[in-house]
Amino acid sequence: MEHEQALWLPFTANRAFWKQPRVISGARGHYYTTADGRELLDGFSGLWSCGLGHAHPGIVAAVQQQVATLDFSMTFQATNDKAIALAREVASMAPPGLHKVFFTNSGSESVDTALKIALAYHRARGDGHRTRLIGRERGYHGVNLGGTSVGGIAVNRKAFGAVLTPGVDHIRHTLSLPDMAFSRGQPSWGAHLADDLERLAALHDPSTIAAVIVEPVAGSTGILVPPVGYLERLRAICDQHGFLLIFDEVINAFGRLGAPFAATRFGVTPDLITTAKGLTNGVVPMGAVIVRQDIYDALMQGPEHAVEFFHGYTYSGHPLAAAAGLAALRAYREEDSFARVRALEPVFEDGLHSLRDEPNVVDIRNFGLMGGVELAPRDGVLGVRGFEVFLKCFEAGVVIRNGGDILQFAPFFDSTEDELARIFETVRAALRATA
Ligand SMILES: Cc1ncc(COP(=O)(O)O)c(CNc2cccc(C(=O)O)c2)c1O
Repeated sequence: MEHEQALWLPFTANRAFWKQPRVISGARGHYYTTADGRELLDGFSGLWSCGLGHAHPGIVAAVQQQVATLDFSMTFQATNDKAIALAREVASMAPPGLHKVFFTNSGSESVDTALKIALAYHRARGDGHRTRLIGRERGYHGVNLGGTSVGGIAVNRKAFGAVLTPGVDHIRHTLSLPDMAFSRGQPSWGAHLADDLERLAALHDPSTIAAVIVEPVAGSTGILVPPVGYLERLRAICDQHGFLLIFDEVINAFGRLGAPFAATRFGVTPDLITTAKGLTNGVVPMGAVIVRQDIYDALMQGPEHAVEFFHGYTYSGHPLAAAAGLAALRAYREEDSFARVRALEPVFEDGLHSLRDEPNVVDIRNFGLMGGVELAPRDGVLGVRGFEVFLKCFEAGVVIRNGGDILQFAPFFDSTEDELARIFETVRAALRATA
């Protein structure tokens, strides 16, 4: 058939894919069904996004109802009832003071929205010279130009050097091997690594820095867990110099860490939080930026008839996404998902660390239901072994993720111990087969 291979897949080895396509055609609960009829256990909750499982009945019903009632209505100068209700619910879950919610369509859009809010905030207060944005090495903040600029993963940046925002710098990342190797949860050592922000404050002068953005627990780069005390130190330095602190919680929020937010779990309150994924259980694309009330208030300037913040998306607060979000938050409450994650966390941790002595395992990192197993590259060529293990697991009926040579795990919030055991035994066999 003509154009059979028209699709260009994102973040994919496209040539290898089209030689051996992996096509999912159905999903229910914790399992995918492939186009050729195989059943696969999803060990990654979609892409960190579907903690409640696939085809969740409450979300399916809400989306079906909504699409037949109000499919879409204008979002500028007017909105819909579901967006108002979802914003109210998200604000009610958020850390103290973060009362305003700006909807987007993805994590990347949430990040770029948060960065623009930060710049606009300082400008509105007469601090327009605060234009520099600080990211962190190995950070992932999506693929729009702002997020790519503050991101700290070289392969995500190298092709785009010409358009990356020049006013960006990065603090060092928080992994120190072998000192921290095989830490279970937060490394006990490393709070002082946050002091690198003081180095950048001295280099650029604090008066030029608008905001710092970090993933509390970094995901894409291979699960980097903040050392004990690190986030508190970052918060204190930002307070001292007037930097806004942005937690990018696209992965962390809505249960992945056994709490509404990483901010809740760690007891550190940022000034803005970016989210997506679990907000709607991945069913309808949506993101949200949760903002401290006085940041919003500072932007509410000018004549009453005038737009205060020239930013937003056609689908900001889309009714279908908002209906999915309301159903997802309801399910988190009704199924006590966050407590279930906390109860599952030690079982997940033990299973993950049971791989410690398998071939080529050089580190294991975990927090909440985020897990990473770092492998030694094959013959020094990055990513080959990780991809081989992913393929072996896929062929054995288990879907995990490999970011380069780091295997990533994100089980469902209601995973059974048997499912976890199957995942880890499948990985164990794949590690031995690719030794
Ligand atoms: C912290 C963070 N910020 C922004 C984004 C971008 O979100 P969107 O993709 O919706 O624009 C993300 C997304 N993170 C993400 C997406 C897909 C795969 C993986 C992986 O770790 O394999 C991670 C993320 O993890």
